[in-house]
Amino acid sequence: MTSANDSNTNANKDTNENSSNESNKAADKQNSLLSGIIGRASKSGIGRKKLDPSAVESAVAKNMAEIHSNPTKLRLAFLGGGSFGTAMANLAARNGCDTTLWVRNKRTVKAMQKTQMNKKYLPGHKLDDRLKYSHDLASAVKDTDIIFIAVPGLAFRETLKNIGPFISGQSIVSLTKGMEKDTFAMMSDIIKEVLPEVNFGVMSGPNLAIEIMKNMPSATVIASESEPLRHAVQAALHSAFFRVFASDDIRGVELGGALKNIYAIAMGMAAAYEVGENTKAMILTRALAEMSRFGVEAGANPLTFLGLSGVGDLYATCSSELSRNYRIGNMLGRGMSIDAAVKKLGQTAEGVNTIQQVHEKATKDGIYMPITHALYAVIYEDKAALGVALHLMEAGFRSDVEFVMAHDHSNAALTAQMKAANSTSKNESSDKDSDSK
Ligand SMILES: NC(=O)C1=CN([C@@H]2O[C@H](COP(=O)(O)OP(=O)(O)OC[C@H]3O[C@@H](n4cnc5c(N)ncnc54)[C@H](O)[C@@H]3O)[C@@H](O)[C@H]2O)C=CC1
Ligand SMILES: O=C(CO)COP(=O)(O)O
Repeated sequence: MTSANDSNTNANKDTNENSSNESNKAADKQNSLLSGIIGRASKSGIGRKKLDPSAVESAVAKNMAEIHSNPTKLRLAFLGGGSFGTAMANLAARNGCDTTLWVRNKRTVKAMQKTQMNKKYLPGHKLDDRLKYSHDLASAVKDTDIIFIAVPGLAFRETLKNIGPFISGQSIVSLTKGMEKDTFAMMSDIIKEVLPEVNFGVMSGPNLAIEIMKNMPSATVIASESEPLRHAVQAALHSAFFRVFASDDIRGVELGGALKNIYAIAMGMAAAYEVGENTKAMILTRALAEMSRFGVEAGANPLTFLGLSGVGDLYATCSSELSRNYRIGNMLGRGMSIDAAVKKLGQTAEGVNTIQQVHEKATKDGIYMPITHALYAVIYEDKAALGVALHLMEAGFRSDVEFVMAHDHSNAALTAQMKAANSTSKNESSDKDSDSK
């Protein structure tokens, strides 16, 4: 005889078996979907600049059976053996992609092969056994589907020129969050200039490398005009711990990644002054206003700044000491010079250059970027941080979100009236002072 408990247990067992069958089925479905996407992306030639969607579809239909029984592996190269190139290459290798990490230093490559670790940038984090390492650029990039570039912005052009001779049909994805010195060029501009025929994308988001190595759930954005490239990158990097969202606003996504470094420096500095949460919230949201204003002038969609590559990355880097830009700001706030802070950090902090570029560009083009100008004054003109911050608070009346209510003449008129009233009262009080003397 079966008791009520037994039948409950059996029912639970059945339910558990059913749900585990269901979840196995769901996992199988997801795996075949991913391999389908990988197969579709590589078979349809993600490296081709102009894709004919019908050719893509017919290639997919033709190869569907083969794709499902024998998924084609994507062949990937990651250039740059710093923390981010290593973390991303590790994700791809772990997903089963044929992945090579190119590092310029031969001895570092040897050490990585031996220890399966990037001791300098990601100490203590074991890398996937399947990840390959190379210091030979030609062999690293030849015969690959996608080349991801994760070198600092100042080395981006040189890296592209170096791979130029080995480009056949590969696509390029920039992981760099910088701006070129003196040219105001973003990485996508440099790709278009140096390798105009190449299909490309940019990837950016709140992606502190160490958190990714620790399998802390994270997400990013791949922006490209090429749908197969977006799908290939999504499939290559997607995992239970890492989601890849898509966008076609290349300018907005890469500007989000570059500009937020400026404000991470500002926030690190503010933290050194032990500011309150209201102040941090004010800096963060006014930073977002500056970023989207600058972005719109550069041709980006302001709504992109509400996404992961905008507010997402701004939040991550403005609130974590894992951010190198934040740490630079914090050292500056504690009285260190910029040169001493950069030397002490010993890693890439793109914001140091980006502040200069954006300050110059905004001044030249008349774009209102008060936080950037204030930081520039503190770092490069040796102005006192407290005075500059107080001046920022007096910067006049503005609308909150200018894409909702434009900053119009009534704001400007009110600001002028207040300034006039302030200077009259200052004059009156200095007259009184001199009368009383
Ligand atoms: N570390 C992070 O959490 C993230 C970094 N990024 C971006 O990735 C880019 C690279 O940064 P990280 O990997 O963090 O830098 P890193 O400071 O950890 O390492 C930089 C790497 O670039 C190499 N390098 C420098 N100049 C080079 C050149 N001329 N040719 C070849 N390699 C060169 C260095 O040897 C080093 O391996 C930056 O633009 C950064 O903003 C983006 C997302 C997250
Ligand atoms: O871009 C990053 C995280 O998204 C890394 O920021 P830092 O370059 O400031 O470390």
